[in-house]
Amino acid sequence: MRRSLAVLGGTGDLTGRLLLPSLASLVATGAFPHDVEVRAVGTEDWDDDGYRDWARGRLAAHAAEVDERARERLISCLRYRRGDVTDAGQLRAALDGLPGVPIVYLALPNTVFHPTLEALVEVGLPEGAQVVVEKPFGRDRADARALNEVLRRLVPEEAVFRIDHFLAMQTVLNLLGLRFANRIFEPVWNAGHVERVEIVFDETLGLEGRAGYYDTAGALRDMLQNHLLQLLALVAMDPPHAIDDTSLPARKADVLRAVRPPADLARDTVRGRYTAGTVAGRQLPDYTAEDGVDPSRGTETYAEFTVTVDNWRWAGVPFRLRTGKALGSDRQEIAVHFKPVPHLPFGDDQPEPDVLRLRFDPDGIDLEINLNGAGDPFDLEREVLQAALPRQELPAYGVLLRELLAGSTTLSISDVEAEESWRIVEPVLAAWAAGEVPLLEYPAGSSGPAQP
Ligand SMILES: NC(=O)C1=CN([C@@H]2O[C@H](COP(=O)(O)OP(=O)(O)OC[C@H]3O[C@@H](n4cnc5c(N)ncnc54)[C@H](OP(=O)(O)O)[C@@H]3O)[C@@H](O)[C@H]2O)C=CC1
Ligand SMILES: O=C1O[C@H](COP(=O)(O)O)[C@@H](O)[C@H](O)[C@H]1O
Repeated sequence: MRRSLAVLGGTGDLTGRLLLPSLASLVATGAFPHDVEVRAVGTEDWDDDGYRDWARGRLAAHAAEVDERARERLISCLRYRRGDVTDAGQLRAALDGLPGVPIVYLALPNTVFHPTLEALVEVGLPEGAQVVVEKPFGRDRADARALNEVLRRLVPEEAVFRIDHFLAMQTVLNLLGLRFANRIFEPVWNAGHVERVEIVFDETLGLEGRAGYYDTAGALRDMLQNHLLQLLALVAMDPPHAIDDTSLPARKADVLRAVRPPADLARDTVRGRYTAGTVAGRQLPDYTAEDGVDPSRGTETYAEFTVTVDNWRWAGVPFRLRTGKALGSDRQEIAVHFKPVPHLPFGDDQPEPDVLRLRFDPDGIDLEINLNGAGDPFDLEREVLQAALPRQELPAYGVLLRELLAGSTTLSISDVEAEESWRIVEPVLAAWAAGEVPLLEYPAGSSGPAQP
C-alpha cells in the first residue's frame, strides 16, 4: 500500500531538528519506502524548492550521522504547501492530491491540536489514514477528553498515534526485555521485595529558546505528565500477553488507573524554578530573565512528586518522579531500590540494599549488589554488574516513524492512558496553581531546590 506523510507544522523546530533527521536516518538504513511523499504544511510563503533549501540546511547539522546521499534522497521526496491548518478550506487545499493513504502528523503547538482536528473532520480522511498527535496531549484532562472525542469522529482508535518518544528509547525498550525475557526479575518485582522506585530525568539544558511553548507548559506538563508516567507504567505494569498494539497499551492503562495522586500535596510534591548560575561552564540567566518568559505565570522548571500504585503488586511502594532543567548533572535513570535481606549472616552492619539502575544516554543497566571482599572473605564489598548498551541504530523519533510507516501503533499512547495521566497530575496542577505548594528557587548548575 502506498503511503504519504503530511507534516502539519512542517517548518517548526520539531520537524527541522528531529523529524527530518529521523526520516533521513530511515532512508540511510533502507527503512524508508521509496515512493513516500512527505508534504510539509506551514504558514511560510515558500514553494517546494524554498522548503527543500530550508530542509537541506536543517539536515546539514546531521552530516555526521546521515550521509549526503540519504539526505538528498529524502529532500527529493519533500513537497511544501502553505496554509492555516485550522481552516478547513486551506487544509483541504494543502492536503489535496496526496498520493496513497496519508499519515497526517500534527507537529503543531498543542494549542492548535483541537481546531486542526476539527478542520480534519470537515475535510475527511480516506479509509486507512492515520493521525499522529504530538505531546503534551492537551492542557488538562478535559482537554484530553475533548481531543479524544474529536479523534473518534475522525478515525478509529487503532489509527491514532499519540507520540511519546521516550517509548522508543533504547533503555525504555530494554525494560521490556529485562522484565519479560528473563526469569530472575519478575519474582522480586513487587512490594514484597522492592522498597521504592525513583524515576529521574534531570537535564543540564536550560530553556534553550523554547519560552513560547515551555513558559505556558512547565516541567510538570512537559515531562512528568507524559514521559515519566509512561516510564512508571512500564516499570509497574503486569506482564503483557504480547508486545503488541492491544496488550501493551492495555497493561499500561491498567496500572495508570491504579496510580493514586500524591496523598499530601504539600509533602509529596516539589516545584522549583532556576535562578542564574553556571551549568557545565555555561552561564545561564535567571529563568525569569530568559527571552519570552512572563514571570507572573510562575512557571516551574523543576517538578517532583511521589505517588503509590494501589494494587496487590505495589501496595505501599513509593514511586518518586522528578525532572528539572538547568541542573548540575544529567542524572537520567530508573532506579529500583530493593529491601534489605531478611537476615544478614555477616554481622550487624547492614550493607546498602541492592539497586537496579536503568540509565539513559549513555544507555546502560547497573545492578548494585553486595559481595564478599577480596581481603577478609567475611567482609562485604559493593560491586556493580554493568551492561553498556550499544548505541541505538535509529534515534527515538526514527523508531517511531518506522513503526508508523509500517502501520503499527504498539508504541503509541492510548486514549485511556492519555486521560489517566492527566487524572494523576490534575490535583498537583490545581494545588500549585492555588499556591498551596511554594515555588522554590535553585541556582542553575545545582542539584535542585533545597527542600525544607
Ligand atoms: N521542539 C521539540 O524539541 C519538541 C517538540 N515537541 C512537540 O512538537 C510540537 C511542535 O513543537 P515545535 O516544533 O517545537 O513548535 P514550533 O513553534 O517550532 O513549530 C510549530 C509549527 O506549527 C506551525 N503552525 C502553528 N500554527 C499553525 C497553523 N494554524 N497553520 C499552519 N501551521 C501552523 C508553525 O508555523 P509558523 O511558524 O509558520 O506559524 C510551525 O511550523 C509541539 O506539540 C511540541 O510539544 C515534542 C518533543 C520535542
Ligand atoms: O519532550 C521533551 O523531551 C526532552 C527530553 O528528551 P530528549 O530525548 O531530548 O533527551 C526535554 O528536554 C523537552 O523539554 C521535552 O519537551
